[in-house]
Amino acid sequence: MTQTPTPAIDAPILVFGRTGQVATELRLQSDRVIALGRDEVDLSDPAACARAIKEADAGAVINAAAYTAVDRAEEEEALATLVNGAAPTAMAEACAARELPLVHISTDYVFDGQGTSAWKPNDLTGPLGAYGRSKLAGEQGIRNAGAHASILRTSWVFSAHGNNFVKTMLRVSETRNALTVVADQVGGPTSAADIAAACLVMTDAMIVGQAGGTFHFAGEPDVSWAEFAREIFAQSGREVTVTDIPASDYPTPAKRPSNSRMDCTDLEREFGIARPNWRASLAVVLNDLKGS
Ligand SMILES: NC(=O)C1=CN([C@@H]2O[C@H](COP(=O)(O)OP(=O)(O)OC[C@H]3O[C@@H](n4cnc5c(N)ncnc54)[C@H](OP(=O)(O)O)[C@@H]3O)[C@@H](O)[C@H]2O)C=CC1
Ligand SMILES: Cc1cn([C@H]2C[C@H](O)[C@@H](COP(=O)(O)OP(=O)(O)O[C@H]3O[C@@H](C)C(=O)[C@@H](O)[C@H]3O)O2)c(=O)[nH]c1=O
Ligand SMILES: [Mg+2]
Repeated sequence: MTQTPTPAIDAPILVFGRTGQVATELRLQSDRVIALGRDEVDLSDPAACARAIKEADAGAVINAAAYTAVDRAEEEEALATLVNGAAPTAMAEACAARELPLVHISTDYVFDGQGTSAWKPNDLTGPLGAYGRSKLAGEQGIRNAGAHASILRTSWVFSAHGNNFVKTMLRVSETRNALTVVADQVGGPTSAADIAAACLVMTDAMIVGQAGGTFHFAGEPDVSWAEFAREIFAQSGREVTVTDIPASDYPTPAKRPSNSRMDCTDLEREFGIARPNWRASLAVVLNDLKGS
């Protein structure tokens, strides 16, 4: 009997990151995922990232690992740039050499947040802080590597796992019934589960020939952090008063963009992936947290 090769569509997917929000959801959603934790590959060693791709029996690669501590990055920009810039660049070069599709996740924080219109993928970037600069360095390195790659910019990620705004709000409300929250920064909250699902659709489409590029993906509708907080408390049945404040009343080491609205139409056109309703995804996450 002749041996038929395994169709590439069923091939394992190598994922950088294991315990992060998106990496966790990728593991939950697909048994084809081979997740590499920090103990296996440290992204501060870009050559190790390249080696892992070279040695893997994979049909595609997703990078779900990153240095995500926005304020701490201001003091650790060299490390953030190694992890978010040099490591993804090395991954893309290794993917190019093996002709493996790569999906890499980036952020709304590559933009300066000016204006009120939704950012399109080709709009001029202008990060306001070290984290955004480091993520932009990763995007540029990937584009220069000439790989079959997609850069998926997303925003305001939440899930039942890891650190995020939803869990911060729930924690703070254990001891307080009134909060002040920034209302002059607007964006699309996005659940890690929705991002993982999008990444898996993208890798499979790319495995069978879909072109890569830079795409935006965020939950709808766009809201302020204060509106996001109100919905978190409304859905979780907690009586917490949220008062709007300007970002100038909430000083942080890193400046955040005021306008994080992203135009997600390219992703829908090319991959058939629509903006998910984040309120529905929030309900799922709150339900998961109740059980935990
Ligand atoms: N969180 C957010 O709000 C947003 C995130 N993004 C992007 O989405 C992607 C996924 O983010 P998210 O799931 O939230 O990330 P998390 O902060 O939840 O997790 C980050 C992951 O990266 C790993 N990691 C960090 N440094 C290293 C390192 N030196 N070597 C190996 N692994 C490392 C962490 O490992 P460990 O557990 O060992 O620390 C962890 O698994 C990232 O590219 C991020 O930039 C984009 C927009 C918003
Ligand atoms: C806890 C808290 C935060 N805030 C404000 C500060 C800030 O403007 C906003 C969100 O704060 P956080 O620190 O949770 O958010 P931050 O860590 O900046 O979240 C970002 O993470 C990186 C990784 C990304 O890529 C971005 O898309 C974005 O999700 O809420 C308040 O106004 N009141 C509060 O009580
Ligand atoms: Mg944070």
